[in-house]
Amino acid sequence: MYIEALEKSIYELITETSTNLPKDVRRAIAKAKKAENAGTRAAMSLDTIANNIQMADDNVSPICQDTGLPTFKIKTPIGVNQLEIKAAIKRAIAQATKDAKLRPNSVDSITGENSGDNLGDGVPVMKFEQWEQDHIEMKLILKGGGCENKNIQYSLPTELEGLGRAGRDLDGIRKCILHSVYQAQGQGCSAGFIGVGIGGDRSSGYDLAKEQLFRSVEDVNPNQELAKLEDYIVEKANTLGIGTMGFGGEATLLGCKIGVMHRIPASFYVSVAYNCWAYRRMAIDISPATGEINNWHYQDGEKIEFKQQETIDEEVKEVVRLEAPITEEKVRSLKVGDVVSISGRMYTGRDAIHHHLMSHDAPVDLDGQIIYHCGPVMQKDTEGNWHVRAAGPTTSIREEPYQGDIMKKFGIRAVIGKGGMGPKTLAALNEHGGVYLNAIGGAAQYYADCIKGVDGVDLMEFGIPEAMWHLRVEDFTAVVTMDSHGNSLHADVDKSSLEKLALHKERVF
Ligand SMILES: O=C(O)C[C@H](O)C(=O)O
Ligand code: SF4
Repeated sequence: MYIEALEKSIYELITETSTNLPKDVRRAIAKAKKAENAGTRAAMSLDTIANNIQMADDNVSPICQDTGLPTFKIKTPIGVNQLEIKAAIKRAIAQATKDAKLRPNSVDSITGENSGDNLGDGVPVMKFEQWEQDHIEMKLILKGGGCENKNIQYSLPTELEGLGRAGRDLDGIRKCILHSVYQAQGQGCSAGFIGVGIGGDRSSGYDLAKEQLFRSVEDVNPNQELAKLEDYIVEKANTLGIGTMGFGGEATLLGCKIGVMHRIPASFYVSVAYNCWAYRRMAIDISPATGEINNWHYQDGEKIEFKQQETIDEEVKEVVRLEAPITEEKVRSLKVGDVVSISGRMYTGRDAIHHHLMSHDAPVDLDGQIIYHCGPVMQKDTEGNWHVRAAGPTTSIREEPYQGDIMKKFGIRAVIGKGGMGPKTLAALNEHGGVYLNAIGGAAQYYADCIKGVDGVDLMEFGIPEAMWHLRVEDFTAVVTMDSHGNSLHADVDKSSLEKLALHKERVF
């Protein structure tokens, strides 16, 4: 009985974490929404994010399609069998994957094969500790890959762009943390949260940083100096003008939590774990007698229910309709800042597909077509039909080495993703006649709702997230952030935020 109840409790923890954003995170997002100026792209993005949070809650479906590398932290009373808990976690993870609460995210690093059930060597992460209390505490974080890629570790002393020398003191630490927010730009789906670890070695420093992500957004650091630094970072990071999704705006960082530990004389690390707005972490207390949940964490205060609302703001008057195949003339008429609404066909393609297309033919005719950088959560019904359960964009910059060449080789006119791309792609958009469209990262339910059918799939051997899905969409909204005239909103925001960062060069602490 204990074992079945335990597995059920863990399954509930996984589902809740993936689908229902915690109350403190909701409040932080609501606050950011209020601070943003109405009518801007940033305000529109936050509206979409809020809608998406509500849809995930209502549909009991993943907030974001990237459900990360599930990481459990478990504390057990002396005498509790940890091997049984491990086995129960693995079964619950496999079941939650089958039920599309998690995306199959576990990939063999050598062969590239997706295990299909979120299990594999070292996956999920499970860290156990014993404690003196008489209940089991189980914490879970689902941190996606885009924000994980924006984690950064500084070894002091160091030189930082915009800020100069960061020495081995509190002011050097301050500079590193501010820089970490700048270097993430919108690529980790800002507005984000950061956990910081001061000290330790390379691995324990990151562990400490990630541990901070389990703190409540609203708590106050018991160390007064660190409390002051946390407030300072949030305040100043929000003057950088990076904004939601890197579109510019007021809300860049929604929380900063700093922990400290000792170090050895030769090393001085500042480790920063960046978490996207889809800040999915939850915890439960479990009875070791029954395996049932006694208590849910993060339940203090009001739960903000975001009402579904019209996301195209009144002031964004003109929406350009797009349908593939798109002509070169049409693409060249688009410019940075335009809002587009896409209906018709698009094809997903991310890391494996881009690598593949460099040396192979495409499985379909891509002339004039739209590629969507997306690895969806899919579910097959009993009749063998595929359904999209979550389908937001992935970070496009990973395709930078390939994108321009592939657009030219196959005649692709538009790519949709998030976070923007670099100079190589920008040059190719200009030369070939192409456009980069930014969708709202993490808004996986919102976009899944725009997908009206799955018309086919190719290259399934790459696994569900990496296959080429043929999607039929209606009114899929995105913003032009790189056009065929050499303009890139991402390059502009990077430049202006670096200038703002440089204003904080002088000693403060
Ligand atoms: O893997 C994904 O679907 C998205 C990823 O979390 C990302 O932010 O790029
Ligand atoms: S797509 Fe964005 S919201 Fe989703 S996991 Fe990646 S960084 Fe987070």
